[in-house]
Amino acid sequence: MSVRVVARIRPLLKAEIEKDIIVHAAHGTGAESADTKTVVKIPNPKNFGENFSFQFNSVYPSEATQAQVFDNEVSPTVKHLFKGFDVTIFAYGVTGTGKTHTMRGGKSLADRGVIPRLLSSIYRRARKVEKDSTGESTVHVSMSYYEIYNDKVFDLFEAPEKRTPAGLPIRDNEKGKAVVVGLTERPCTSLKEFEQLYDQANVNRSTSATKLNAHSSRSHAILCVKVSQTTGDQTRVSTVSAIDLAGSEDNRRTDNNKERLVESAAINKSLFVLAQCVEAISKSQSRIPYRESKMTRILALGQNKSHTVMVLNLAPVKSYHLDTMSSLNFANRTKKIETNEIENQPFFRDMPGKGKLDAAPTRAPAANRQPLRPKILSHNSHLKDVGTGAPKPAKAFAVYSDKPSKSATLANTSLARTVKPGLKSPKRPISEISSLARPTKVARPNPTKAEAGMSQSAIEALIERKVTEALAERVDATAISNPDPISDEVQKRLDALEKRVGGQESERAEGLQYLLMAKQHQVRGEDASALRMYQLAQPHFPGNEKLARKVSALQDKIREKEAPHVSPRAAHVVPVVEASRALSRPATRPIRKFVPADDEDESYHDIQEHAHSEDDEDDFVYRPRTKIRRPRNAAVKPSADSEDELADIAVSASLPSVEQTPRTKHLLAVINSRDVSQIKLLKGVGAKRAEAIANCLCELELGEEAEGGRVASLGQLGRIKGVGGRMVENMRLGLLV
Ligand SMILES: Nc1ncnc2c1ncn2[C@@H]1O[C@H](COP(=O)(O)OP(=O)(O)OP(=O)(O)O)[C@@H](O)[C@H]1O
Repeated sequence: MSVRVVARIRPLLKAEIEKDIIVHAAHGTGAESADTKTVVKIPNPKNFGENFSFQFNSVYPSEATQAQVFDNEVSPTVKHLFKGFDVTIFAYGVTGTGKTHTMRGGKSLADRGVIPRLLSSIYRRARKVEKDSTGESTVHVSMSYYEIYNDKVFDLFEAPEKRTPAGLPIRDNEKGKAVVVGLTERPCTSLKEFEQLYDQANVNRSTSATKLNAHSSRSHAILCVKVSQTTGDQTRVSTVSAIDLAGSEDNRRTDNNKERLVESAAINKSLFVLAQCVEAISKSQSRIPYRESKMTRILALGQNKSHTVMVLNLAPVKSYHLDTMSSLNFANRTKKIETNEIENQPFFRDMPGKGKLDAAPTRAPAANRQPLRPKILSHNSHLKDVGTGAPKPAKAFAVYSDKPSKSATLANTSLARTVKPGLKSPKRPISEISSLARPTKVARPNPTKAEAGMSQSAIEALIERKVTEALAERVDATAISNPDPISDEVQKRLDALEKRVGGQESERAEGLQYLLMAKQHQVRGEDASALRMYQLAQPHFPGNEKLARKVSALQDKIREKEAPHVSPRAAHVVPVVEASRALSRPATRPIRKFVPADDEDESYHDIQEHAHSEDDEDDFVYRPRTKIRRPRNAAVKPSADSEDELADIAVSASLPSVEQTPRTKHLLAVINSRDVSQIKLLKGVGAKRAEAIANCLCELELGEEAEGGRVASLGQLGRIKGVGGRMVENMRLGLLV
């Protein structure tokens, strides 16, 4: 099934006027009912006499109510949810187009957005399920809520001052699905309880006023509502994720200050990666860059096996023209994505026998915090084919509770760690160990091993004893392997050092990202964007004169360009920016032509395919940079870690560096272009390595001894980490010069 894409045009805001309206909802030509609009019409930014039409599953004009959007688009998904399918609903659009209004809405009944209505619908259905089953089935609802701010994940149930700066980690579970580790999961038994939790958590969300929106969301907010339906000893868990993405923004229009700019760069970057993912999927590319940003990893569009609805929020007015084109372009691709929905199979929660183990997981104390372990209950679980009667398969992961809980269920809790008196951890005092009751991964007790006829309490006691023994063994082992325990003082210093090094690494990596983006912009002649990126990089390289010189040279260049020949009118002309790229490129870009295409939407002229071949950046990826060995001057001897590397260096040393053949010149030109899309085409160079090479050149540029960040010889090229002589030779021979 494809992603369902519905567009919603927001009404005019106070400062906007009717004559500026350029976006309209229209009826399609298909067989859909006469009162459902399915087409967005918008003029060609270059020729207002010509209209583009974009067809979606439905289109809501500005007068559409919250109830209409919910009833038509989201309400039907609740049925899927209760059948065991996961559901994803997300709002996409430029800043100030109504995403938060659609998802969260206002306080009045009529204004309530998709999320509160969804929860209301879930509770209603849950009551119905329970009633229809005459009490045999129970439904438990719990939620987690987090934001991705500056590419870091933060639990919205946690006050900002309690956050760790690095945020929560994301890991892939055994099904390959990205899960946030360490999230708080709150049970919520009624709509009222939900609303309290939701409102309270929203206070923690990062929002700020920007010029375009007085309450702009500066983060992507992800609400996960887990519905566990239990009948007898079987539980089926399905999850609905409601995502309010931050809006892409053009910083020429936002007047953002430095902090907002950094947020904006992170927002734009993640949305850019999302667009890249969609583009890659639509082109059936083998590599989809999900992992380049946390948001795309979590959203996993086209990969998440859930029923997916995207609400495309649009502003109706001219000032958003280019942004709206970008969004429409993006949505047009998204609607073609096929999702492979998979029904979550029920699994057996409890051992036969029950007793107090029956306590539902959601009855656990509120805010039971999961430790840093992948969760099992929050995603598709195919632990058992129902009704086969086969033995219960071993579980790959368990979910643990921080607090020792006697009433813990086997399916969803840990057994509290208990430590034998007298056992000492070299690192932690025993009091700390027992008070922390730190969760430990324990093998799931296998009921088949318990002797037949054992009582429930005997089984529990047996389990507890085994766990205690296992723990004691582990503590013993640690004590033996560390005969000289590190003193607290040394440990503290080590931790501090590790933090500092880690901090510097990520600082530097972030700075390098900005540099690379700057370079890319500069290569394309987008000086204003390049300048902004260089400026964003500056705080990461304090006191770097070369960078400062670059900034001021660019400033001069821009001033020079603008001053003499730009008429005030021309200064307002904004070039057409192609959709996916525009998301991350706030500044000018050379005008691209709209080329009529035989698109299935007929009237939509897709500029992307055409543009792409000229300037393919598919694999321009944003990830923490790989560490590189900076090629210094010839006198510096590279250190070799392995025989292979030694061999590489030997070859690279023997490469011609004085006489440069046309082939060599061409190779160096490609490398020095820093264009990842070109470099990756070289023989033996993949996307990752191409990016590492481009990064290396950026880093070189800031180095004192560098020759303007250029690679002057094959020898130098060979000394870049991860390249080596053999690869250089490969690259050279692969060229058709
Ligand atoms: N359908 C609508 N009806 C009435 N007002 C709306 C509608 N959509 C949006 N608005 C108003 O438009 C303004 C911007 O909306 P909102 O904050 O939801 O935008 P956003 O897309 O979430 O922006 P950002 O990405 O900056 O967070 C708000 O004042 C909101 O109340």
